[in-house]
Amino acid sequence: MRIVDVCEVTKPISSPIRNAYIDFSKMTASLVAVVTDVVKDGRRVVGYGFNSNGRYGQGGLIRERFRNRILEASPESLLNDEGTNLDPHKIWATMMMNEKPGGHGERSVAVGTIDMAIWDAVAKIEGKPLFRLLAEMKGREANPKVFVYAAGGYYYPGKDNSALQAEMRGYLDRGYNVVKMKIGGASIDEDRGRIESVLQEIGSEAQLAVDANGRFDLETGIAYAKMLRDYPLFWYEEIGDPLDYALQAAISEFYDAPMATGENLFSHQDARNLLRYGGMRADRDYLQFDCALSYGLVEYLRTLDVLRQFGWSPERCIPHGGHQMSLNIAAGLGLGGNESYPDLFQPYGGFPDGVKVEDGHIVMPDLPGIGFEGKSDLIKVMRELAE
Ligand SMILES: O=C([O-])CC(=O)C(=O)O
Ligand SMILES: [Mg+2]
Repeated sequence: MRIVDVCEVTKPISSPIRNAYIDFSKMTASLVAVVTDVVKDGRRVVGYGFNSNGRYGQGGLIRERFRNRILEASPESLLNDEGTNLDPHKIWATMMMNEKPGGHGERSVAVGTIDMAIWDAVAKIEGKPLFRLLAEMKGREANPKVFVYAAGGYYYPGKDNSALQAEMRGYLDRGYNVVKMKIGGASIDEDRGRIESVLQEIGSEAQLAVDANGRFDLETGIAYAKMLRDYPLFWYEEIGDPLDYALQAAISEFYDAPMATGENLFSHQDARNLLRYGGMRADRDYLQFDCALSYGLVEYLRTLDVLRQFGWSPERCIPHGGHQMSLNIAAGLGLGGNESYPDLFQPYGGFPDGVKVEDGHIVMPDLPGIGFEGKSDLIKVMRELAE
C-alpha cells in the first residue's frame, strides 16, 4: 500500500463580498488529491482535501516541500503498525520534517489541506464514514446530528439593510436558527442599524452572532462591546488581532455574554496561549479553530488535548470554515457544531446532496470517507484533478 501521488490545483473562490478586514475578490483555495494504489470496490482510493476560505491557495508550499516529503519517504514508513492503512500521524511527522517550531505562517494551511485528504483516504480504505472512524478511535459513540449555523451578512456593494434582512430570512427558510453577520466594516452607528434590522427580521425565530474579523483595537472593541450589550447576541466574534490575548481578556471585563475566536490560530500552541492568556470562559465562550487552516486533524487532536487539560469541553468548539471535514470531527468527537455558508464558497462548503437543515441541525449520511462523493458539484471538480 502506498501513496503514488499528491496533486494540487489552486482554484478561485472569489466573490465581491467584504468583511471588516479583507475582500474576497481574489480569494483562492487549494484542492488536493492524495492518490493511493489501493483499489476498493473496483475503484482506486483517492483522498481529497481543500483549505478553508480566508487564506489563499498553497500550491507553492505544497509542491515545493510537503508533496515531495511524502513521495520521497519509504512507503512502509507512512503506514500504521499493522500495515493495513496509511497512518495520518506518521505522514504528518514526515511532512513536518525539517520545519522549525513557531511562526506558523501559512504552512499550516498547506499541511492542513493535505491532512484532510489523508484522512479521507484512510476512512475510505476502512470503508467507513470518517466520523464513525474517529468515534471508534476515541472509544466514543458518534452522534450524526450536528448543530450548524448560517454565516453571511457580509458587506457587499449596494447592499442595504433590506437586502441584509432578505439574506437572513433566506437562512431561516432553509432551517437555520442561528445566523451570523459581519461588523466592523462600517461606522458603529451604521453597524448598530444593520444589527437592529437583522434582529427585527429574525425576531424570536433565530439568534444572531456578529463577527468583527479581528479589526478592532482595544478602545473600539470596548466601544462595540458596550453597544452590543444592548442586544441578545449568540456571540461577539474575533474582536481584535488573533494573537492579542491581552485584548481578548480585557474585553471580557466589558462583555458578559458569549464571545468566540480562534479561526486565525493555527497550532495547538497558539490555542494553548489563548486559553492561558485570553481570559476565555469555558462556561460560555466558543473556540473556532479550523483544522483545514491549522495543520489538519492530527494537530486538531492535540488542540483538543490542550482543551481538556484546561478544563474545556469539546462542545465549546464550533469550527470556522463550513466544510465537511469539521462536520465529521463534530459528529465523531463531540464538538458543539460547525459553521456553514449557505450561499458562499461553493462547491467546497456545504453538505452532501439531500442533507437538509432542520431546527439548526443536520444529520450526517453514512458515506465512506469525509463524504465528498455525496456532493455532486464538489466531487466533479475533485475527480477532474485526479481520476
Ligand atoms: O469572513 C471571513 O473571513 C470568514 C469568517 O470570519 C468566518 O466565517 O467566521
Ligand atoms: Mg470569523
